[in-house]
Amino acid sequence: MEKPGFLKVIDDFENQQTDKKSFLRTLKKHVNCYEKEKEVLLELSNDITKVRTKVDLIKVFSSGLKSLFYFTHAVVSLVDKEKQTYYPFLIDREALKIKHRDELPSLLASRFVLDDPFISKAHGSDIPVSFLLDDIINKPGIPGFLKVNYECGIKEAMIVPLKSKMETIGHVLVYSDRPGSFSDDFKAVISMISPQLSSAVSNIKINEEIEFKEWVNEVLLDISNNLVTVRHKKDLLTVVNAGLKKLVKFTHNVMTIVDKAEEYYSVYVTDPDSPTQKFPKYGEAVELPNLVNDGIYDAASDSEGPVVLDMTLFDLDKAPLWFKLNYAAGAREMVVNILPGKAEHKLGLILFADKKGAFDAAALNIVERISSQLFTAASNIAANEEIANKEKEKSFLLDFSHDIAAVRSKHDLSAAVERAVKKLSSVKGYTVRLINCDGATTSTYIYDSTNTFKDDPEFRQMIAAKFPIKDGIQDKVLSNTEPVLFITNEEMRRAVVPQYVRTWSDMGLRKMLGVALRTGNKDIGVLFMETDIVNLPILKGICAQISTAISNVLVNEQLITYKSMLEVENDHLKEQINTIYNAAEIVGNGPEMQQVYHLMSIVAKTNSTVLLTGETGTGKELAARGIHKSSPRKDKLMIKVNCAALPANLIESELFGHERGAFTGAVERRIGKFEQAHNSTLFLDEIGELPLELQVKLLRVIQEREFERIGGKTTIKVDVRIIAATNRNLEEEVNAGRFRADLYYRLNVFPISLPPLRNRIEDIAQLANYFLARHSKNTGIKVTAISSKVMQELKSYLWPGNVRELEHLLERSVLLTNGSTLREIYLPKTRFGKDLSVNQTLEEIERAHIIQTLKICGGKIAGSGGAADVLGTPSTTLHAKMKKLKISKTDYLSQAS
Ligand SMILES: Nc1ncnc2c1ncn2[C@@H]1O[C@H](COP(=O)(O)OP(=O)(O)OP(=O)(O)O)[C@@H](O)[C@H]1O
Repeated sequence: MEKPGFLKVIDDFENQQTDKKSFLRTLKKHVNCYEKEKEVLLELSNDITKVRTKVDLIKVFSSGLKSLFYFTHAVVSLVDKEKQTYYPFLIDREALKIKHRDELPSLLASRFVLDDPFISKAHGSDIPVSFLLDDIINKPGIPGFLKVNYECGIKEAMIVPLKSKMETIGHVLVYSDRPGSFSDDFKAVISMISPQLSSAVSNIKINEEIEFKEWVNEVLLDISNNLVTVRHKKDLLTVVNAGLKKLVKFTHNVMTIVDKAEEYYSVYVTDPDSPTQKFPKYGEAVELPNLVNDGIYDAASDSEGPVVLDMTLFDLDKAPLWFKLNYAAGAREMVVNILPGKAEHKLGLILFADKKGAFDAAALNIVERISSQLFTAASNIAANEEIANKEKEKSFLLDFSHDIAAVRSKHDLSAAVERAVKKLSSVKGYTVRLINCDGATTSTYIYDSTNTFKDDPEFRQMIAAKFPIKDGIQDKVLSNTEPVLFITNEEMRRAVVPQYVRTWSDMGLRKMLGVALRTGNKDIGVLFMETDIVNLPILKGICAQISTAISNVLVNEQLITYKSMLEVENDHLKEQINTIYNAAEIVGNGPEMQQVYHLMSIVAKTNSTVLLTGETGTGKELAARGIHKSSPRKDKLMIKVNCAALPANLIESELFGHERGAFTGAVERRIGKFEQAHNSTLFLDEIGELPLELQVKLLRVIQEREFERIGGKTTIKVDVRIIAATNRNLEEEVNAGRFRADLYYRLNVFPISLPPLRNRIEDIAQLANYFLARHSKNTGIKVTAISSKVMQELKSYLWPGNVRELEHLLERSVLLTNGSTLREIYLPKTRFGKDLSVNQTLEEIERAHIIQTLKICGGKIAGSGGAADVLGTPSTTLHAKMKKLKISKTDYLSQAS
């Protein structure tokens, strides 16, 4: 190192290179100079030790030193904790040569590596080191700021290391636009003040840190005070962010909450300034719960305290929607802080930044502190909300229970549920599915009739279908006491997706809450609703009441069915009473009737099917009732169906019943006669009139004793004894193809033929007296005897209407009679204009009747309107009859009128 100036002067004098006079003059000058330097230095040292702020230090440093040496500006840089980098700490901005350069802000915010050939060299030295920039500017590893300074005219730079406790804490970089500015004197002087400079910088740094901490505390305190005033959770982030943005560099944030089962997390509060709001899927992202173990949330929740996540490292395709939207909005780094706590109170705070490295240790510390304030505030708000909600819940459930109490029918129930649902604005759609009698499937009971897709064929199909309980969804709900949340997209990934889940997906129902419906311990069904309700008490209250209402409605419906069955039975009972009155006895003791009674007594005790044949009015129904009354089934009502009385399409439902909605007009379920006749007798009157298609169905019931209601799936088994009756010749009907042979054989197990009255003349007197007495009693007209003339007329008549005709004739005659004896009787005239009388043989009557019919039909025998058609006999039979009775064309064609 070069010697200071005055020592050189002394050396020169000693070496007799200067005379004494000039030596003294020069020495004096140097001493003066030295004195001044000493003075300035002392002053500088004093001033430096008093400095508290950066501005003061730079002022003292620049003005003091600049009075002794020339330089343009100086920058104090400090080494980072990790001792790998340094950063500009103190700058004399006014003197800064590069102050107009665009690079300045980024240079001031940068960290520079220590390990370069210039700075590291100076840090390793005990004395200042200087460079001529011309010599080094093109060397590799030159820091950017030196280049910029060089471009702005800086020629030389001096690096003065700053040390504290033997460690280099930073350096002063002094710049000059004049080469050779940094003389030995300058270096010596600056070396002398560098310890004071170091301690001043350290003090300033400590002061700054203390001040920063105080400021942070102040901001946090402000936030905390403001949080106390927040009443609604939606305002939480607005209040927090106003302060937090001063402390941490983040673009936006969000709060999360975990569900009770700790399976899903969802948005708790959104940032009103979130840039993701511009995306169409924002609403979906806010609403949609996400699986806790999605690789992102669990990465944060597994560690204690805030965690910084580099968003660029995650697979965007697999990431949840909220993550994708934030990434699309420019977020690249996030800090997640999940606070430990009970589920449903486990809140999380996520901060986003648009560049990596935004969240340093200080930021994390602040996030941690703000999180705890935020969660305390959120808990308080939740507690307040809970109190308010409890009140609301109470009045809501009270209203609902009033509504439900008035429910009598399914329709009332849907209306009550819909009213409740409208009040809970978050419910977007619901379906109640009830467990069917089979215990293995469910069917829709009620559903949201206000939904927009109610007429969609797919939806209608879902509503109409039965679904097995064990489908991984319904059974999950039924095995839980708490509501179960289903995310439609997740459920769509199952190996077997239930049809209704596909419908949810197609209808855009993103998440469904399933709640078990129970009465006592008995599962009765499942309620599905698309809702945000996390208010479990309300949900449970609603479900409990719906369950009770459903049970009541079902019981009520059953009562209505029983009531209508009772009404039907009652009608039959009345009918029965009338008939019993009529059938107190079957009158007639002639041999023909004796034979009938004999057969009746044999068959009555058995379960055999009986076929009663005979002309109209011969007493077939009377005989049927007689058999039933003498059978072991007598304590139950005999059920009667008149196969000729109903149109073909109604007989089926009359016989087998139908389910509600089985066909248009089937508004209620109907119990058919077969079911009504269970354990009793079914009397199928006029069986010959049964349409062919129903004959097959009847055959099946007779054979198997089981059937299904129309529109029903369940097979109903019955124990019914069948008695059929007809006035047709079934054998002929079978031959003509109008009656199934197999059914005929099934019915004709035990045939009983009721004789026509004209074949039992011996019974006429008894029957006539019986009817006379009955009608006279009924009408109060006392007619007690029948004249022998009348009796003779009665016996001579052929009685085409059989006993019924006799009964009606007597009824009419009693009304027209004066006196106690019936002296006049008004027998009907025949179509041929003369009385039918016993003076003609049966063959003669038959021949005359056929000829007359042929005449009326213009001689046409077969086909529509032909004589065979009119006479109700096959044309082949008529031809045979005509041949037998010797009827020729001349008999009917010549006299045709
Ligand atoms: N033997 C009888 N004794 C008393 N009344 C009788 C007798 N036979 C028939 N009747 C009466 O005649 C009427 C007709 O009888 P029923 O209805 O049993 O005849 P049916 O053969 O079933 O007639 P249809 O074939 O027209 O249905 C009834 O009022 C019944 O009480």
